[in-house]
Amino acid sequence: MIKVGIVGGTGYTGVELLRLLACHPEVSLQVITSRAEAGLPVSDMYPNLRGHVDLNFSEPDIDALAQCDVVFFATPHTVAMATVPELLQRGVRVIDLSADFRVKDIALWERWYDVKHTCPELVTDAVYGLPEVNRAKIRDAQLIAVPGCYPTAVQLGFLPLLEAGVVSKDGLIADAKSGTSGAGRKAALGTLLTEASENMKAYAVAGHRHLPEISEGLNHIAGQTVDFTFVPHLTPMIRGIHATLYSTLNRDVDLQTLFEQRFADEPFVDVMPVGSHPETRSVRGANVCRIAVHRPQNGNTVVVLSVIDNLVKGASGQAIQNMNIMFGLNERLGINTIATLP
Ligand SMILES: NC(=O)C1=CN([C@@H]2O[C@H](COP(=O)(O)OP(=O)(O)OC[C@H]3O[C@@H](n4cnc5c(N)ncnc54)[C@H](OP(=O)(O)O)[C@@H]3O)[C@@H](O)[C@H]2O)C=CC1
Ligand SMILES: CC(=O)N[C@@H](CCC(=O)OP(=O)(O)O)C(=O)O
Repeated sequence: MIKVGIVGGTGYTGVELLRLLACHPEVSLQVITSRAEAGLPVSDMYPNLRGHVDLNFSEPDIDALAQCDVVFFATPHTVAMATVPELLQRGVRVIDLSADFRVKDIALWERWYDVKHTCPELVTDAVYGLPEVNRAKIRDAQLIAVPGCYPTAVQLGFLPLLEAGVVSKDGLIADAKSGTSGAGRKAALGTLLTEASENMKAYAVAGHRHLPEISEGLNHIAGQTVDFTFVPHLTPMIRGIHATLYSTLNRDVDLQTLFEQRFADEPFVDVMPVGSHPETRSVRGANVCRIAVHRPQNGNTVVVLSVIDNLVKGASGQAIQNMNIMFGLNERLGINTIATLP
């Protein structure tokens, strides 16, 4: 059994890790931390875990975490980078759901996160945990930076087009909508029921902290610098991201075949039939990115529709997919669940 620790077990990604890992046949949960809830049985806080998780939350303690084979960080940015160097030194593998190790350009990361990085040398070694791009590197990785939720939906949607070089590198646009759980569990005015329901709005149009992460990923996939615009929106749903992606064809190509072939061996990317409109509820609770590709009026504009559950393929499910690859397990183990519909 793989001995697993989770730092930040009370947040939305933390409890989603617990929901999935509790049923994982190769995992033994050892440590689940929360400073605020230390001592409390996990299932007192999350009754859905009653009968499945019988641990108590504990204060983060490096010696206890060092007993694990792998530690997940489901913590706000800058928490992981304080502890990860020592855990790695002590032979523990780390899967970080925050942005601490996602962006290779440290100066750029420091500008967006407004803080000095305390272990930039580890960012170089960290593997960006998007299995559809980096599966081979993930196998041997000691440190995984799990992609953000918007970055997962956007990069997977553009992936076949940029790899094949069939769209212009200029004018890539992502118009993306997120549910409120993307903002985390902390109390915030914008995610109150009365503020977020019966309402929809764009935010961070001038620049979002996911912009450097997505741009770096798209540049890597394209093998050159792309010109990319990202506009996130908050929508009145709890889970889900719907990304509508625009680009311009530079040659004639059978888009459906291109997408189907690129993702043919991917266990968690579903290319839908021609003319489809994927819905966020079709991936709710599931580790799936469901994609449809369109070419309206047979013109030169490609429209890709990409949906994920921000807490699953956009965070905790993808983190476990990385763990399965790192430990040589069947990639689907523990995360092959079907979405709840309706
Ligand atoms: N929500 C989403 O859809 C997604 C989130 N992410 C990322 O995952 C991470 C977690 O997100 P989310 O679950 O939403 O966050 P939450 O704010 O809901 O939860 C944060 C957790 O971290 C713990 N924590 C906070 N500060 C510290 C600290 N200094 N030391 C140790 N533990 C700490 C908290 O417990 P306590 O304070 O009691 O210790 C809590 O359990 C973030 O980096 C987020 O950006 C990534 C993709 C999607
Ligand atoms: C709706 C909402 O607020 N979403 C968050 C993004 C999700 C997230 O937690 O960011 P990471 O993927 O970087 O960890 C935001 O816009 O900041």
